[in-house]
Amino acid sequence: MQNRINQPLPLVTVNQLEKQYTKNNPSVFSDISFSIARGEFVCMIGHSGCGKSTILNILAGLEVATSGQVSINGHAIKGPGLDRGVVFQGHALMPWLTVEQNVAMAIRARHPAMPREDVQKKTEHYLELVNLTGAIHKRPAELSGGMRQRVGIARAFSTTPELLLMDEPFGALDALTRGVIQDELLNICTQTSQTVFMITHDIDEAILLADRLVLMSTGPNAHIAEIVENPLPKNRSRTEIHHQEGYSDLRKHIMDFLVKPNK
Ligand SMILES: Nc1ncnc2c1ncn2[C@@H]1O[C@H](COP(=O)(O)OP(=O)(O)OP(=O)(O)O)[C@@H](O)[C@H]1O
Repeated sequence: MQNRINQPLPLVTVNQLEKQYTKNNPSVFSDISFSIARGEFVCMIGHSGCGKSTILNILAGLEVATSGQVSINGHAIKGPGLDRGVVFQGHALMPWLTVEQNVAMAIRARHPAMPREDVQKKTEHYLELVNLTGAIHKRPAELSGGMRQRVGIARAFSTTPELLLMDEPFGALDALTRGVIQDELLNICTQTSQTVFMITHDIDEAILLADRLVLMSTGPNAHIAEIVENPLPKNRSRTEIHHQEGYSDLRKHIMDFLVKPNK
């Protein structure tokens, strides 16, 4: 799909979004406008309570905006849909199903007519991408937090969503596990050109993963303070990134933004 001047249309468009939960209270945020191109990884950063999860939930179709429009592929988002995959901090796996069954169930929901062997192959493929081949017959209770989160990621990717939404997906993980899963995520996103909108409080994570960073001012009545392009080349590596030119300046810029009052 292209616009009048032959530029590809963004996959996601957010236009003048506002959310007010209760009439007597101020809006959580207003005038939120941004877009996400196909294959782009966008991270949103901002202080607690500025409305990041609310924005993600509106994109997921789980929450309704007070005013403004959100569209995917040119169609207004009116509710949850299989064109969007969501990974939350709590993995939300079905505890009675095995790792394999949790992923296969999502694939069958997206492709009800897919032959059994293809579902199996797809399941194995995505579990391999997150290094869980050895755990496919385990149930969530038998897994570590990092492994559960990997199943959630494999499940989200296995449905090949147009847009992947992630709300602090690694927030509950220790630093080492977090780093390993970030690498895996970066690897899958590069392989699949997945479009992602992710919320994180971790500046280094945002610089590693995001092509653009949306910085939110503090709430209530939060707005977008700035949208920063990541100047670092797309083939970023967690072990090398801090040596790259531009890394320290970008990190300082975001850190300054977060420590100064932003109204
Ligand atoms: N269902 C709801 N009803 C009323 N108020 C809500 C509801 N959900 C969120 N809020 C309020 O909206 C504001 C924004 O919440 P939200 O969770 O979107 O912020 P956030 O930026 O994601 O915060 P955090 O970084 O702490 O997760 C908060 O003040 C919160 O109390």
